Amino acid sequence: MASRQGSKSRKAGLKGADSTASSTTSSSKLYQETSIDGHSSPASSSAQSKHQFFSPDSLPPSAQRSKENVTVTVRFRPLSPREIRQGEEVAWYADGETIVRNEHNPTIAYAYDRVFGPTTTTRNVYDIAAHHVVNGAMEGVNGTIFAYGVTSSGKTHTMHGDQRSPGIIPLAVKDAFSIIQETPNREFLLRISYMEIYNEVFNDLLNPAGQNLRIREDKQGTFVEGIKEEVVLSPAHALSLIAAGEEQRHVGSTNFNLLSSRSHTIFTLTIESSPLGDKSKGEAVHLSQLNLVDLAGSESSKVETSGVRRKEGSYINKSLLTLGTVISKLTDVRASHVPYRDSKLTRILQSSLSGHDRVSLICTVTPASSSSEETHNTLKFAHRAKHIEIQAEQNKIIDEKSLIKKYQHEIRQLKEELEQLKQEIVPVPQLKDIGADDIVLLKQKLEDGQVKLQSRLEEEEEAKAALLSRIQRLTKLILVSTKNPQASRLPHRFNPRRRHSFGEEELAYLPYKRRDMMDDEQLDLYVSVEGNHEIRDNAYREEKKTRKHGLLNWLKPKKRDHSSSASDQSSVVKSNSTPSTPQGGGSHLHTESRLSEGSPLMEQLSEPREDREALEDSSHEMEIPETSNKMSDELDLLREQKKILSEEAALQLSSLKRLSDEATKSPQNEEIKGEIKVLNDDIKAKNDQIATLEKQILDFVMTSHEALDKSDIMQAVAELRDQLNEKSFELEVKAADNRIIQETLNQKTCECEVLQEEVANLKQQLSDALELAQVSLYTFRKLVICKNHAFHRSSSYKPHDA
Ligand SMILES: Nc1ncnc2c1ncn2[C@@H]1O[C@H](COP(=O)(O)OP(=O)(O)OP(=O)(O)O)[C@@H](O)[C@H]1O
Repeated sequence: MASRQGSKSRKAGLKGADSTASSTTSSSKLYQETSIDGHSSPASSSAQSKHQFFSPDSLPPSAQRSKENVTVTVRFRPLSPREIRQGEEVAWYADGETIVRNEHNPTIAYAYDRVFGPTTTTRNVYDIAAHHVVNGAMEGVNGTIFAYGVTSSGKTHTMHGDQRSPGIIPLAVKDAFSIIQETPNREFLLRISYMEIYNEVFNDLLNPAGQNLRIREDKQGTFVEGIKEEVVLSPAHALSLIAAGEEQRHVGSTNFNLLSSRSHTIFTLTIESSPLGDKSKGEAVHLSQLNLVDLAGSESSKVETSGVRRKEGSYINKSLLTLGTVISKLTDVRASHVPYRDSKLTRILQSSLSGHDRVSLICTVTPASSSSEETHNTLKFAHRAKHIEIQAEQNKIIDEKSLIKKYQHEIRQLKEELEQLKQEIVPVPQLKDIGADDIVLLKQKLEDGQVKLQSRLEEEEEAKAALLSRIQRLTKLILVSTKNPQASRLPHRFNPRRRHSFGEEELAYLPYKRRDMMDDEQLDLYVSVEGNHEIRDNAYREEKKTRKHGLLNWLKPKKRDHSSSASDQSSVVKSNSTPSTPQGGGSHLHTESRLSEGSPLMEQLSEPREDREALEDSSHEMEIPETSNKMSDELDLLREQKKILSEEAALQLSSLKRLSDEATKSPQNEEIKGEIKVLNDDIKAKNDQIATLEKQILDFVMTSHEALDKSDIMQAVAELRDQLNEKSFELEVKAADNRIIQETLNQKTCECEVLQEEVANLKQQLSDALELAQVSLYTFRKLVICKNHAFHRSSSYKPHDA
């Protein structure tokens, strides 16, 4: 399987408006250009669609194919403690919601769709810069979201985040499942791939064996050959795969960032959807890809690096340079050639860059004065990118090539087979309709047929179970909403907060806490072992591992997924098994060609369960069906056995009565007496069997009640756990807010200290000036006295004048 990056690439007609503006830094010009562009800001488009999910079929034609521009946003990170300590000043700042201004030269300013200040949360960034792209992808429009910026500016923080502040990728995954839940009239199939471009080489992060993969091109576009795709069943499942992939990513420490990404990563969510159930027959399937790209950060050539880091840095810089050139050419009407092929990054993203995807570019920057030049370059890059025009459209495929169609077709066929099989099973004759005279004959026949019937029944049961399990397995892969399609016509009261709520199970797959703006100790480590990257990398890798599964692990239930949040349960409708653990490579569920029958997940999925229709009727759909159905089957069997025995005993009793009458008439007849004895023994034996069966039935009922009680309790526990998760998540958010407030406070304290120093200086200058003034006054007085004396002396001949 190959991850395909969109369809045919096309350049004509996608050129941007005006490239001359990109090089100018004149404030007024930049302002005007960006503000009169007339492109709908992402804020507004997102605000429109945020609480409302259109079914793709209901989209107005214009919405299906309209011209738009790349959404460009800028996110400031706060000054790091190190930068504050080093006395760094703020060189660039967010002036309002759309403008970035230079502190030293306020005439230099740039306007974007949105500028996020240092205290903005990633959630907020997601709502403005990413939600509309994810929503579009769920409706069949390809989407790509990039994080671009220099090293340590906050790209990974924005794209991946951590448990306290989940990034765009986990938020998008969560949102995708919520959208499925909010779209009851369609069914979906989601699969993911995750790869990195390290030193211009493609590596598969979901498959450690998939190294140095080749990029291929066919008439549908470029794709990476042999990349692994995994069908995902829940947010936790997807996040666990990403977490496992993250372990494979090339990360290393640099002078700026202890956990610096040394590769570009592309996380792709492929979405297939079709109308629900039988309506899907002959209908086009929507197929789209959502690419979430975390670029490696460019590094200043002024920074001293050596060996591996230098090599990595030069590859990173080269590919980012090509990206910049591609964007420049795309916005330059005179350019005839766009050099997509100059780097792997631009080649694989050719389709997105050339205007087939809905694109959002999030540029991360630091306000620090030491990075002022690099920040300025990022701002110029962002400004250029704003001019790329895109014409994203809904992708529809009608043929049976789509995976979802293939599965739907197979499910339909299997159901038909199952129906046939059910009809072939011979109905049990009703003993009560049979006359007494036929009993002996029938009994003989029954005994003969019993063995045959038993083995045939067993065979048919096996075949039925196999069919059911296959239907179940395929049905699980297709995700549908639990909501009643009728209800979907009512306006949605959608709660965006709930959409982003992560359950404990999901949070456990996010890193515990990314290194936050290095503290003293870490800085010392940095400086002292400069040049010894390997040691630092290994130590940090270890620490990363321990942290990742830190705090929340004690709460984490073993294996099962039904404990995940309520929102999760609702969105992953038919899946009641935890798909995999993060490291459990073997437990991944692959797409059709790679479904491994022996994997633990496949085993879980292949357990016989009731099919979807039966599940839909069940109110305890997450846990009960398999066990409770098995139980009720066994109970029915016991009851049936008891019924047959009772009927037989009743028949024997009537025979006994008849024989007793005959025996009264001819008391000498020994044969009759013998028959009566046999019948009596038979009846006694049957009564004993009936009593045993009754006891078994009673025991069974008791046990099943206990089991149901247990499942009730488990459900209550799961609900409580969900509430706990919600609360702890809220706490985490509050803690994160507090931390930001604390950081702002620290910043303000620093500023205060500087101000106090300035005040002290001023005071000193004032007192110096006062002293000087006093001396001057004193001198002046002396001068006046001297002058007076001189005057007196000169006018002594006229004393009366004095
Ligand atoms: N908006 C933010 N708020 C708080 N901390 C942030 C923010 N952005 C980044 N950070 C912190 O800054 C540091 C560097 O961020 P990050 O690793 O995301 O940078 P990066 O751009 O991905 O770097 P590289 O290109 O080297 O991988 C991290 O400690 C991160 O937690």
